[in-house]
Amino acid sequence: MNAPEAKRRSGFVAVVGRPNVGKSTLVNAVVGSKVAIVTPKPQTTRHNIRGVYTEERGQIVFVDTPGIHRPKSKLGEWMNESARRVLRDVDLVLFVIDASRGWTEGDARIAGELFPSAVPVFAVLNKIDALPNRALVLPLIERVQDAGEFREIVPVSALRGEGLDRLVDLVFAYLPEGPYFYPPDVLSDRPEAFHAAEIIREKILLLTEEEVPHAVDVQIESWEETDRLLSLSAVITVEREGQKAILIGRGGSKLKEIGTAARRELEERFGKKVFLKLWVRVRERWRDRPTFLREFGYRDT
Ligand SMILES: Nc1nc2c(ncn2[C@@H]2O[C@H](COP(=O)(O)OP(=O)(O)OP(=O)(O)O)[C@@H](O)[C@H]2O)c(=O)[nH]1
Repeated sequence: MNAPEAKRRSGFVAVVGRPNVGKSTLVNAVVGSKVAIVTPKPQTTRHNIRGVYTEERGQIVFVDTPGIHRPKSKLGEWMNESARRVLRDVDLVLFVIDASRGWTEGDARIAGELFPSAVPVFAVLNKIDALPNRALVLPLIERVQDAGEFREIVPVSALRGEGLDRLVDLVFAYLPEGPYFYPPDVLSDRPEAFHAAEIIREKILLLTEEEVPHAVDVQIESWEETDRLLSLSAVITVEREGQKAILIGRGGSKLKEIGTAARRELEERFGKKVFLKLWVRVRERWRDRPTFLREFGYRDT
């Protein structure tokens, strides 16, 4: 039975940390849906994306953020700013670290920005499944305890779903009483076209190397949907002709591979046949040009 509305707890929870520590994996695992794409490459997430978890105790609105890193472009600066801006508007912060790497200098730098903090901050020690020995969690907890005023230190494996129930219990304990912010069936604040573009970008990240993944933007150009068919086209922007050539591949083979992988996932997600058309174009140094950053939606939300 649902808790009476007045007793429900709800709030916004920022998920921050270095790139690649597993922030998106964590949010997806708790929400139970692919809200944010995940790849082994750092700086996969570029926008703040809300993932909504609803149950009888209440609603947690997670805000997945870009990993805080040393920026090399205006896009990178914007990503960092987006992550930092969220900290001011939430009820709780989850600072995620990669336990398999221990406490790093990068973690310390970000922790240095978090404190003193008006909102409670938890340290989430992710990837404990990747530790050679579980006993190593204890010294890491001690190390993290000394590094900041964390209200809770929670070891988890987002990949295996370990420790997540306890994390959710602790989050609810810190959230104020309040109503749902989103209808209970909503999982993300983004439209499906955003997720479709992200799924295409994920396949590019997974199937290309070196500088190409970071130079890519994907925008949906057209979207037509019937009960049985989704037809969409997307424009992929890169920064140089060489990157375009890599992305297209010999005889179009790479683009075909990307398109097939994306189409399969989109068909699964939407439960219907998908017809996907991809175009590639070059816009030099778009990551440093405010006009393109705005056009592609990398601006203040
Ligand atoms: N072994 C292990 N790997 C994990 C775990 N959580 C995430 N990963 C992997 O870590 C990599 C990065 O995961 P993401 O969720 O994209 O990390 P992120 O912090 O959102 O990354 P950015 O978008 O770069 O900020 C992926 O290859 C994940 O599969 C975990 O609990 N255990």
